[in-house]
Formats: sequence, structure tokens, C-alpha cells
Amino acid sequence: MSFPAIRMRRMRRDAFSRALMREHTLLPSDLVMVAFVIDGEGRREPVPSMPGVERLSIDALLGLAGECVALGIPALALFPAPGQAVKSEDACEAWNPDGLMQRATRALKARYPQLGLIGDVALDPYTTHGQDGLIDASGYVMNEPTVEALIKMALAQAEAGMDFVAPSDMMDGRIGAIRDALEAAGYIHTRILAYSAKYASSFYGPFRDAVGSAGNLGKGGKHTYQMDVANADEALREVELDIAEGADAVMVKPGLPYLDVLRRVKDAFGMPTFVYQVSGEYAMLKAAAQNGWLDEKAVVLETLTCFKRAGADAILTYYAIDAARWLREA
Ligand SMILES: NCC(=O)CCC(=O)O
Ligand SMILES: [Mg+2]
Repeated sequence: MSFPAIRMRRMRRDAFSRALMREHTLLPSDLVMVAFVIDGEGRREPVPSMPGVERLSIDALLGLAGECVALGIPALALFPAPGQAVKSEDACEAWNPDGLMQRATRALKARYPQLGLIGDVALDPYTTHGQDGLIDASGYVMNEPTVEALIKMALAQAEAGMDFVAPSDMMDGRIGAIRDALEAAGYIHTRILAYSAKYASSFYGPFRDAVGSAGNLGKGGKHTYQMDVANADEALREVELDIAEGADAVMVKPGLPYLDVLRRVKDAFGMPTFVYQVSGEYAMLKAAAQNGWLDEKAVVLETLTCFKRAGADAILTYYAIDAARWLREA
């Protein structure tokens, strides 16, 4: 049987039947706000390639966290933007107990204990060369020495009260090594969000401006550790390994150009699967909106809904606060 007995448009005719057949609903509780933290007091620095996004000192960050709580956003992902003065070859500032991330975590947890905190675990904000790891004389990012550094960084964050440590570096074996170290130190509740399928994407450009690693990185790419954008089967192998090593949740990153990967990961493993709408995605949407070429609210909510349709359980986005507000208005 087919047309005219079957008319697909019948169910689309009215708002009530469209609502009843809607398969996915975006909620503020699906969102994770992303924030950049800087030193100092009362500081808010705009990120030029991400209009509307600011780097915040810890006191200002408390305000942003309060907005998340009020809007029903469950968690905040923190990225440090430390000054050039604390960057080094060995990235040792990353595990300073009084470093930026650790102080931010303590302040946020004291004020908003119910707000989940996700700490970035990667060395790029802290290295003078802008790579996510420690390099040898040829510039190659060394796996095991980097993992040793990431363990120290994750432990420092856990000690400060971070809820999720989130290794975003793509070294081999770091999830298992961090899990063992957390267990041995008694941090049995600290969750690991593994950036499992993180691609060597050009959509990270504005983020590197925001954390101040772009200039340091220069022309050096990250192709020896992040994934080739052409691959998808490889993503399943990466995710499988991170699950076996003890990840509590896995990530696909970037977001919109990788919906196929997201769907395959969710179908293959049924894990809590997060996706990251990265800085370049934000910049594209914002630029078009500012030019009057796209309806910002409509396209942002569309992209976020598409992540849910493709299998995401949670979405990291610079638009989380705006989107949660727009969902309230809707
Ligand atoms: N570890 C974070 C990134 O590599 C980039 C994120 C973004 O572009 O938003
Ligand atoms: Mg891996």
C-alpha cells in the first residue's frame, strides 16, 4: 500500500501530532557549558575569533557557574588559559596544587557543589611549544613521558575536587594509567571522560587563540596523535580501548562534521557518549548570525538537536547558556 492511503504529511499537519511523533527532545540537562579560565581578579577578556565568548578570572567564572545552575545545565567544562610566564618545556604548572585549574575547582565546588566540573587534562596550554605532550629533540610527542605528566595533572585536579578528569591529548594508554593512579590514591569517585575519537581537525583554530597556544604551536600539527579526519573504523578501535582501560564516558570531537562517527560509537558500545561542538563550529554559526545570514537561535538549536538524534548523551558547547535560555523561551 502506498500513496494516497499513506500520506506522510498527515502526521505533520498539526503541532500536536508533530509533538507526539517527535523522536528526540533537547533539554538544558543535555548540555555542558565550556569556559576558559584566566588568572587575576575581575578580568573578562573577549576571544576575538569567538565573539560572545570571554576568558574569565575565577571570580567572574563563579557568575557563569551560577547561570548554569539557574538554567539547569548540569556541568561546566574548564579549560585553562595560563599566561606565557608559567609555560615551560615540561608543563609542570599543570600539576601545581595552587595552579589555575586547581584554584578554580576549589572555588567553584565551594560555591556550587551540585554543578559538575569537567577538567581538561592535556599539556598544550602549559607547554612552550603548544603540543599536547612532551617532545623529544626531533619534536616528536613522546607517549610514555607524556602519560606520566598527565597522571600528575589528573591527580592534582582530583585532589582539588574535580568531578571528571577529561584527557583530551590522545596518547595511547593514558586512560588506564590515569585510572590506576586515581584508584591507588583513593579517588575512586573521580570519573574519566575520555576524548577517545579526537580528530586532527582545523575546527580547533579559535580555541587555540583562546588558550594562547596558537602562536606557540606555529605550523606544528597534531597529526601524530590526533586522528585522521578520513577515518571512522579507527574511531571504534580508539573508543573500545578507552572503555577497556576504564573510561566512564567517551567523546567524539569535533561535533557536526562527525555525526556519522557519533552514531557508530553509540551503536557499537552503548556508552555514555559525549560530543563537543568545538570552537570553529561556534565561530561559523556566530559569524553567519552576525552577518544576518542565519537565524542564530534556530540554527544553534537545530545543531544541538541533531547531536541528540545522532546518539549524543551530552553536548559540550560554548552555546550552552544561550541554548538553555532559548529552550526556556520556547
Ligand atoms: N582540547 C580542546 C581542543 O582541542 C579544541 C576545542 C575547541 O576547538 O573548541
Ligand atoms: Mg586512544
